[in-house]
Amino acid sequence: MTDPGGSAPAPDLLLFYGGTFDPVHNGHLAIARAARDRLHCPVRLMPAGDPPHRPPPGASAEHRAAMLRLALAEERELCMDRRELERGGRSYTVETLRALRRGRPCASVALLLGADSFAGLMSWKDWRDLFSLAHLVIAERAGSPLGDLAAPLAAELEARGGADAAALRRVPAGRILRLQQPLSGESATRLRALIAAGGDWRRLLPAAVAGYIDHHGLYRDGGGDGGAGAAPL
Ligand SMILES: Nc1ncnc2c1ncn2[C@@H]1O[C@H](COP(=O)(O)OP(=O)(O)OP(=O)(O)O)[C@@H](O)[C@H]1O
Ligand SMILES: O=C(O)c1ccc[n+]([C@@H]2O[C@H](COP(=O)([O-])O)[C@@H](O)[C@H]2O)c1
Repeated sequence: MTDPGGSAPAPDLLLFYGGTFDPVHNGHLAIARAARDRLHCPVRLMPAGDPPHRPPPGASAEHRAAMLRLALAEERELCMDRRELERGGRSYTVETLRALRRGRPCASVALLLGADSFAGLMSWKDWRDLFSLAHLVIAERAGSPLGDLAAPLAAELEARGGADAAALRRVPAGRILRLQQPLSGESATRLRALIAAGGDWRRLLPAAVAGYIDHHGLYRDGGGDGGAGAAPL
């Protein structure tokens, strides 16, 4: 599916799924599909151009976006959102949401993230402001139990949690919904290590993405192209 736009009616809930997607894998797709089906709205997968709080990705932004495009080609209501690729500078989520809000003060906006990302939320730029800008949809993730959070995050989960799809549409931001899809163990870190080691990695992501990685020789040295050039999109 391509980026929705043009004259299509505005959806009543805008759901963004940010990530490095280095590379996109079946675990990402599983939670995106689960969120789409639970919330009954399209999911906009938003690759970070320059992701904060981590070493530079193994593949360039354009390679990561090209792989994501391939992964989404056959997916219903999952689309790529390029705003963090086009903005330049560090891809701070709070800045993305503030820019989005400028034209849509009343829209219901939600951010999909894994439980490990939520556990690290206090390190994000202006993290408390995120709650006034968007709802959070937290996907459970193997190895990241939500019962083991820092006290301020546990308090936010307690105060804002328990939302359902209808609750996210009633107010613009500030609620938390937990997505309890079947746990999927994939991680991009493990995938990159398997590719570098010549292990069994192809079944962990869509075939078209595996073909792209082979074709461009990504991640073979444990780091991909180091952020250099990419095939045209
Ligand atoms: N298997 C999974 N289950 C649940 N959430 C996931 C899973 N994989 C990734 N996520 C979530 O998707 C978002 C984007 O993830 P990211 O692109 O960093 O993938 P990753 O597999 O965590 O990569 P890396 O290992 O390089 O950190 C994050 O919020 C992360 O928590
Ligand atoms: O804004 C921040 O400070 C911030 C810090 C860490 C992560 N994020 C965002 O969280 C999403 C998942 O991050 P990652 O590193 O797990 O791919 C991605 O969209 C990042 O831009 C954002």
